[in-house]
Amino acid sequence: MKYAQLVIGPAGSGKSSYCRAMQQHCQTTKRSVHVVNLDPAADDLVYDVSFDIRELIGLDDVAEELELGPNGGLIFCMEYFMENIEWFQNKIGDYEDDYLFIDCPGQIELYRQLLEKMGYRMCSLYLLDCNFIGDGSKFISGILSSLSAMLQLELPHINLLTKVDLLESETKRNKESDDSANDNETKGNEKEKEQENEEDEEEALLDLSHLDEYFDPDITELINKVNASTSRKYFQMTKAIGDLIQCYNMVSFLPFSCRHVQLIENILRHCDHCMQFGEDAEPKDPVDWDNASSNNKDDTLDDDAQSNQDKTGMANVLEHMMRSNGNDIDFTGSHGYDGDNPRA
Ligand SMILES: Nc1nc2c(ncn2[C@@H]2O[C@H](COP(=O)(O)OP(=O)(O)OP(=O)(O)O)[C@@H](O)[C@H]2O)c(=O)[nH]1
Repeated sequence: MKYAQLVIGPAGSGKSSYCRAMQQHCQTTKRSVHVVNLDPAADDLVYDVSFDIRELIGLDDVAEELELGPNGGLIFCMEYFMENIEWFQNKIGDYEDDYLFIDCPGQIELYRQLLEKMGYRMCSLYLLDCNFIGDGSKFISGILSSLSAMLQLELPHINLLTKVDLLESETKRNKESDDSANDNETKGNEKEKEQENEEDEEEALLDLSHLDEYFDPDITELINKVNASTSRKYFQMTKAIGDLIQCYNMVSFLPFSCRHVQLIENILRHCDHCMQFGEDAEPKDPVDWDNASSNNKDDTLDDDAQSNQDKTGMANVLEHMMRSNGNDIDFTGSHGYDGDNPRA
């Protein structure tokens, strides 16, 4: 099976960093994955890239040679890419049976259709910088574009609030300043306090409970907050947007930070689950039947006799297993193991 994660989101939301974090994590856990860059506007890549659209066309070259701006340049790159689609097909052909992370630009719909035709199981990840939650309007626009990606792509989809370590640090900083205010009274026991602080920090690392309301946002509340701080003339429009989001009721977020291995593992697990990764893998048999029987092969026996001998070998193993479970069963004669009838 072939698997691909399509990583999308606004500029600077952390797509490249996500791919790097996943690549590093998979290297550590000895899992074979590849990262592909399909963004012609990418600068320096922070991960080891398996293939890169900039080998075909890059935004800088287009801007220089055709004197196009960033948007026009990107459209040209995508059109050029479409005209040379066999380049992509050849490149991706080298990664049959692999798990790909694809760092995507805007026009992702294009890639989805191609990869689907090539038999990839895919999921899309929409990344939203957690700074968006600080401003109700920005957060609503983030939710709206994530909803639009979900509806357009029609793929198993996960939304991530990225860089949550930044919000956590703020909480920690506040906590530290509170602690230092109380410090004057309890200076004597500093070593003990330092230890306590370290433990608290470790615990605090994954305490994201203060962000719960953003992971599964209450749209009515959000709209009310936005309306409270904007002009009355926008009320109806904001409410209509809120109604639209609520009518689909599909957008929720999971936390992500490149700095927390638990969060990386958690997201990878979600993606594996929604792509049914490894579903077609064969279970590993603790007993190597093939080698066991081929090692014991006796050249002097004909095929029937050899097959009977193999069955006897398996019967011995089963007998041993049953005996070690406390069951003393006669595996020979009429109650013996019958390889042709697994129910026997
Ligand atoms: N603190 C923190 N910073 C992060 C994290 N992920 C990304 N960043 C920073 O956010 C900035 C943007 O990250 P990128 O990975 O380049 O984002 P991008 O979406 O690939 O950006 P474009 O390719 O320009 O669209 C970089 O300075 C990263 O170091 C994170 O989990 N925590």
